[in-house]
Amino acid sequence: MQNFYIKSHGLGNDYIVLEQDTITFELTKKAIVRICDVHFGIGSDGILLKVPSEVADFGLRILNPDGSEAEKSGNGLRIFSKFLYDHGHTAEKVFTIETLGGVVTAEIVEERKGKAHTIKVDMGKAIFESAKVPVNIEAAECIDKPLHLHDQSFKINCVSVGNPHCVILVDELDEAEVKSYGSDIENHPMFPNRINVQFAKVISPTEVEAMIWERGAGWTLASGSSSCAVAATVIKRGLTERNLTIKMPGGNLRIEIDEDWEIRMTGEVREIASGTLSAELMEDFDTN
Ligand SMILES: N[C@H](CCC[C@H](N)C(=O)O)C(=O)O
Repeated sequence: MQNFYIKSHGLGNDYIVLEQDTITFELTKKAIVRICDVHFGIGSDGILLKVPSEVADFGLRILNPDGSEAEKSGNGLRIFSKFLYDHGHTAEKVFTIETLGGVVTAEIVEERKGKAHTIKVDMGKAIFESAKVPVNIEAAECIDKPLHLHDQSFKINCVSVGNPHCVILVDELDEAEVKSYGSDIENHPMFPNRINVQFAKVISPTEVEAMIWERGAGWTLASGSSSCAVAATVIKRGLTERNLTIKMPGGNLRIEIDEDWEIRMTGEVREIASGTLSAELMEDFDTN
Protein backbone atom coordinates (compact mmCIF):
# COMPACT_ATOMS: atom_id res chain seq x y z
CA MET A 1 0.00 0.00 0.00
CA GLN A 2 1.39 3.39 -1.10
CA ASN A 3 2.78 5.58 1.71
CA PHE A 4 1.92 3.00 4.35
CA TYR A 5 3.50 3.74 7.73
CA ILE A 6 3.54 2.44 11.25
CA LYS A 7 4.48 4.35 14.41
CA SER A 8 6.01 2.38 17.29
CA HIS A 9 8.06 3.10 20.38
CA GLY A 10 10.84 1.46 22.32
CA LEU A 11 10.56 2.72 25.92
CA GLY A 12 9.01 5.99 24.77
CA ASN A 13 11.62 6.55 22.01
CA ASP A 14 9.27 6.62 19.05
CA TYR A 15 9.85 6.03 15.33
CA ILE A 16 7.85 6.05 12.12
CA VAL A 17 8.59 3.17 9.73
CA LEU A 18 8.36 3.77 5.97
CA GLU A 19 9.30 1.53 3.03
CA GLN A 20 11.49 2.79 0.18
CA ASP A 21 9.43 0.81 -2.34
CA THR A 22 6.01 2.13 -1.27
CA ILE A 23 6.59 5.86 -0.64
CA THR A 24 5.61 8.10 -3.56
CA PHE A 25 7.91 10.98 -2.56
CA GLU A 26 11.60 11.73 -2.07
CA LEU A 27 12.54 11.41 1.59
CA THR A 28 14.30 14.79 1.59
CA LYS A 29 15.33 16.74 4.68
CA LYS A 30 12.15 18.81 4.26
CA ALA A 31 9.99 15.68 4.19
CA ILE A 32 11.77 14.14 7.22
CA VAL A 33 11.47 17.31 9.32
CA ARG A 34 7.79 17.70 8.38
CA ILE A 35 6.80 14.06 9.10
CA CYS A 36 8.63 14.12 12.47
CA ASP A 37 7.04 17.42 13.53
CA VAL A 38 4.43 16.84 16.25
CA HIS A 39 2.18 19.64 14.90
CA PHE A 40 2.66 19.72 11.12
CA GLY A 41 3.31 15.99 10.84
CA ILE A 42 2.82 12.75 12.76
CA GLY A 43 5.55 13.52 15.31
CA SER A 44 8.48 11.21 16.00
CA ASP A 45 12.06 10.84 17.28
CA GLY A 46 12.99 9.71 13.78
CA ILE A 47 12.17 7.75 10.63
CA LEU A 48 13.17 4.15 9.87
CA LEU A 49 13.28 3.54 6.10
CA LYS A 50 13.20 -0.05 4.82
CA VAL A 51 15.66 -0.32 1.92
CA PRO A 52 17.15 -3.24 -0.07
CA SER A 53 20.37 -4.91 1.09
CA GLU A 54 22.95 -6.97 -0.82
CA VAL A 55 24.63 -8.27 2.33
CA ALA A 56 21.85 -8.84 4.89
CA ASP A 57 18.25 -10.07 5.00
CA PHE A 58 17.02 -6.46 5.23
CA GLY A 59 18.39 -2.91 4.90
CA LEU A 60 17.62 0.02 7.16
CA ARG A 61 18.28 3.77 6.97
CA ILE A 62 17.89 5.72 10.22
CA LEU A 63 16.86 9.40 9.86
CA ASN A 64 16.90 11.86 12.76
CA PRO A 65 14.14 14.49 13.06
CA ASP A 66 16.64 17.20 11.96
CA GLY A 67 17.12 15.34 8.67
CA SER A 68 20.57 13.93 9.53
CA GLU A 69 21.27 10.21 9.07
CA ALA A 70 22.48 7.92 11.86
CA GLU A 71 24.70 4.84 11.60
CA LYS A 72 22.85 2.88 14.30
CA SER A 73 19.72 3.05 16.51
CA GLY A 74 19.06 0.43 19.17
CA ASN A 75 15.40 1.25 19.73
CA GLY A 76 15.06 1.79 15.98
CA LEU A 77 16.45 -1.66 15.21
CA ARG A 78 14.09 -3.33 17.69
CA ILE A 79 11.10 -1.37 16.30
CA PHE A 80 12.12 -2.24 12.70
CA SER A 81 12.56 -5.93 13.62
CA LYS A 82 9.07 -6.13 15.15
CA PHE A 83 7.65 -4.34 12.07
CA LEU A 84 9.30 -6.85 9.70
CA TYR A 85 7.90 -9.80 11.67
CA ASP A 86 4.42 -8.44 12.43
CA HIS A 87 3.77 -7.03 8.93
CA GLY A 88 4.68 -10.12 6.95
CA HIS A 89 8.19 -9.31 5.69
CA THR A 90 9.56 -12.38 7.41
CA ALA A 91 8.31 -15.48 9.23
CA GLU A 92 11.77 -15.97 10.76
CA LYS A 93 12.47 -14.97 14.35
CA VAL A 94 16.19 -14.38 13.72
CA PHE A 95 17.39 -12.26 10.80
CA THR A 96 20.10 -9.77 9.80
CA ILE A 97 19.75 -6.04 9.12
CA GLU A 98 22.27 -3.82 7.32
CA THR A 99 22.76 -0.32 8.73
CA LEU A 100 25.32 2.39 7.96
CA GLY A 101 27.05 1.27 11.16
CA GLY A 102 27.31 -2.38 10.09
CA VAL A 103 25.19 -5.56 9.87
CA VAL A 104 23.39 -6.61 13.05
CA THR A 105 21.42 -9.74 14.01
CA ALA A 106 17.94 -9.32 15.50
CA GLU A 107 15.82 -11.90 17.33
CA ILE A 108 12.13 -11.86 18.26
CA VAL A 109 12.70 -13.23 21.75
CA GLU A 110 9.14 -13.12 23.05
CA GLU A 111 6.12 -12.66 20.76
CA ARG A 112 2.90 -11.63 22.51
CA LYS A 113 0.11 -11.33 19.92
CA GLY A 114 -1.48 -7.88 20.06
CA LYS A 115 0.93 -6.82 22.78
CA ALA A 116 4.51 -5.65 23.11
CA HIS A 117 7.19 -8.08 21.92
CA THR A 118 10.66 -8.47 23.42
CA ILE A 119 13.42 -8.12 20.84
CA LYS A 120 17.16 -8.81 21.17
CA VAL A 121 19.74 -7.18 18.89
CA ASP A 122 23.45 -7.98 18.63
CA MET A 123 24.58 -4.37 18.24
CA GLY A 124 28.19 -4.98 17.22
CA LYS A 125 31.29 -3.90 19.13
CA ALA A 126 31.95 -0.96 21.43
CA ILE A 127 34.94 0.97 20.00
CA PHE A 128 36.92 3.38 22.19
CA GLU A 129 39.65 4.39 19.71
CA SER A 130 39.38 8.22 19.52
CA ALA A 131 39.81 8.34 15.75
CA LYS A 132 36.97 5.81 15.29
CA VAL A 133 34.41 7.50 17.54
CA PRO A 134 35.42 10.07 16.17
CA VAL A 135 36.64 12.60 18.74
CA ASN A 136 39.46 15.08 18.13
CA ILE A 137 41.84 14.40 21.03
CA GLU A 138 45.55 13.48 21.23
CA ALA A 139 44.94 10.50 23.53
CA ALA A 140 44.32 7.12 21.87
CA GLU A 141 41.08 6.82 23.87
CA CYS A 142 38.89 9.59 25.30
CA ILE A 143 38.30 8.19 28.80
CA ASP A 144 37.78 10.58 31.72
CA LYS A 145 39.05 13.57 29.69
CA PRO A 146 37.96 17.22 30.10
CA LEU A 147 35.47 18.95 27.80
CA HIS A 148 35.25 22.73 28.29
CA LEU A 149 32.14 24.79 27.55
CA HIS A 150 31.81 28.55 28.02
CA ASP A 151 30.55 28.24 31.60
CA GLN A 152 31.07 24.61 32.60
CA SER A 153 33.51 21.70 32.20
CA PHE A 154 32.76 17.98 32.16
CA LYS A 155 34.85 14.78 32.30
CA ILE A 156 33.82 12.76 29.24
CA ASN A 157 34.10 9.19 27.98
CA CYS A 158 33.67 8.68 24.22
CA VAL A 159 32.70 5.41 22.54
CA SER A 160 31.25 4.33 19.20
CA VAL A 161 28.63 1.60 18.86
CA GLY A 162 28.36 2.39 15.16
CA ASN A 163 27.16 5.88 16.07
CA PRO A 164 29.17 8.23 18.32
CA HIS A 165 28.53 8.74 22.05
CA CYS A 166 29.81 11.01 24.83
CA VAL A 167 29.10 9.57 28.30
CA ILE A 168 29.34 11.78 31.40
CA LEU A 169 29.32 9.99 34.77
CA VAL A 170 27.60 11.97 37.55
CA ASP A 171 26.68 11.48 41.21
CA GLU A 172 23.21 12.90 40.65
CA LEU A 173 21.12 13.08 37.47
CA ASP A 174 19.49 16.42 36.64
CA GLU A 175 17.13 16.69 33.64
CA ALA A 176 17.63 20.47 33.55
CA GLU A 177 21.41 20.00 33.26
CA VAL A 178 21.01 17.53 30.38
CA LYS A 179 18.66 19.91 28.53
CA SER A 180 20.86 22.91 29.29
CA TYR A 181 24.19 21.46 28.10
CA GLY A 182 23.12 18.66 25.72
CA SER A 183 23.16 20.73 22.54
CA ASP A 184 26.49 22.48 23.30
CA ILE A 185 28.14 19.09 23.90
CA GLU A 186 26.42 17.50 20.85
CA ASN A 187 27.81 20.26 18.63
CA HIS A 188 31.21 20.75 20.32
CA PRO A 189 34.12 21.10 17.82
CA MET A 190 35.81 18.05 19.43
CA PHE A 191 33.23 15.91 17.58
CA PRO A 192 33.54 16.12 13.76
CA ASN A 193 30.29 14.16 13.26
CA ARG A 194 28.55 15.71 16.31
CA ILE A 195 27.71 13.19 19.07
CA ASN A 196 24.99 11.62 21.25
CA VAL A 197 25.25 12.65 24.91
CA GLN A 198 24.42 10.65 28.03
CA PHE A 199 24.57 11.62 31.70
CA ALA A 200 24.78 8.42 33.76
CA LYS A 201 24.74 7.46 37.45
CA VAL A 202 25.90 4.02 38.65
CA ILE A 203 23.25 2.64 41.03
CA SER A 204 24.75 -0.80 41.73
CA PRO A 205 27.13 -3.32 40.05
CA THR A 206 24.23 -4.30 37.76
CA GLU A 207 22.19 -1.07 37.41
CA VAL A 208 22.91 2.31 35.84
CA GLU A 209 20.52 5.22 35.48
CA ALA A 210 20.86 7.46 32.42
CA MET A 211 19.40 10.54 30.78
CA ILE A 212 19.78 11.09 27.04
CA TRP A 213 20.43 13.98 24.66
CA GLU A 214 20.43 12.53 21.14
CA ARG A 215 22.37 13.83 18.16
CA GLY A 216 19.85 15.25 15.72
CA ALA A 217 16.88 14.67 18.05
CA GLY A 218 17.62 16.27 21.43
CA TRP A 219 16.08 15.02 24.71
CA THR A 220 14.54 11.54 24.30
CA LEU A 221 12.99 9.22 26.91
CA ALA A 222 15.30 6.35 26.01
CA SER A 223 17.98 5.34 23.53
CA GLY A 224 19.23 1.85 22.72
CA SER A 225 22.62 2.79 21.32
CA SER A 226 23.08 5.25 24.22
CA SER A 227 22.36 2.40 26.65
CA CYS A 228 25.05 0.36 24.90
CA ALA A 229 27.50 3.28 25.15
CA VAL A 230 26.76 3.85 28.85
CA ALA A 231 27.19 0.15 29.59
CA ALA A 232 30.47 -0.01 27.67
CA THR A 233 31.78 3.02 29.57
CA VAL A 234 30.99 1.83 33.10
CA ILE A 235 32.37 -1.64 32.29
CA LYS A 236 35.53 -0.10 30.79
CA ARG A 237 35.93 2.01 33.94
CA GLY A 238 35.55 -1.13 36.12
CA LEU A 239 32.45 0.25 37.86
CA THR A 240 29.99 -2.58 37.13
CA GLU A 241 29.51 -6.16 35.94
CA ARG A 242 29.10 -6.97 32.21
CA ASN A 243 25.36 -7.79 32.41
CA LEU A 244 23.46 -4.59 33.20
CA THR A 245 20.07 -2.91 33.37
CA ILE A 246 20.13 0.64 32.01
CA LYS A 247 17.27 2.64 33.55
CA MET A 248 16.01 5.65 31.57
CA PRO A 249 12.96 7.91 31.98
CA GLY A 250 11.05 5.83 29.37
CA GLY A 251 12.01 2.42 30.73
CA ASN A 252 14.76 -0.16 31.10
CA LEU A 253 16.99 -2.06 28.66
CA ARG A 254 19.15 -5.14 29.35
CA ILE A 255 22.69 -4.79 28.00
CA GLU A 256 25.30 -7.57 28.00
CA ILE A 257 28.85 -6.89 26.80
CA ASP A 258 31.34 -9.75 26.48
CA GLU A 259 35.13 -9.70 26.85
CA ASP A 260 35.45 -8.85 23.12
CA TRP A 261 33.20 -5.79 23.62
CA GLU A 262 30.40 -7.40 21.57
CA ILE A 263 27.11 -5.86 22.73
CA ARG A 264 23.72 -7.56 23.12
CA MET A 265 20.68 -5.37 23.82
CA THR A 266 17.25 -6.71 24.84
CA GLY A 267 14.03 -4.76 25.38
CA GLU A 268 10.38 -4.22 24.59
CA VAL A 269 8.76 -2.65 21.53
CA ARG A 270 5.12 -1.59 21.20
CA GLU A 271 3.28 -0.55 18.03
CA ILE A 272 1.19 2.63 18.40
CA ALA A 273 -0.60 3.08 15.08
CA SER A 274 -0.50 2.33 11.37
CA GLY A 275 -2.02 3.89 8.30
CA THR A 276 -1.19 5.91 5.19
CA LEU A 277 0.27 9.39 4.91
CA SER A 278 -2.32 11.88 3.61
CA ALA A 279 -1.82 13.67 0.29
CA GLU A 280 -2.19 17.02 2.10
CA LEU A 281 0.86 16.23 4.23
CA MET A 282 2.91 15.48 1.11
CA GLU A 283 1.48 18.23 -1.12
CA ASP A 284 4.82 20.07 -1.50
CA PHE A 285 7.14 17.05 -1.22
CA ASP A 286 9.34 16.15 -4.22
CA THR A 287 7.66 13.17 -5.89
CA ASN A 288 9.55 10.04 -6.95
N1 LIG B 1 20.08 10.12 17.13
C1 LIG B 1 21.01 8.99 17.05
C2 LIG B 1 20.33 7.77 16.38
C3 LIG B 1 19.17 7.18 17.20
C4 LIG B 1 19.64 6.61 18.51
C5 LIG B 1 18.58 6.16 19.51
N2 LIG B 1 17.21 6.53 19.22
C6 LIG B 1 18.71 4.66 19.77
O1 LIG B 1 17.71 4.03 20.16
O2 LIG B 1 19.84 4.16 19.64
C7 LIG B 1 22.27 9.38 16.25
O3 LIG B 1 22.22 10.39 15.50
O4 LIG B 1 23.26 8.65 16.36
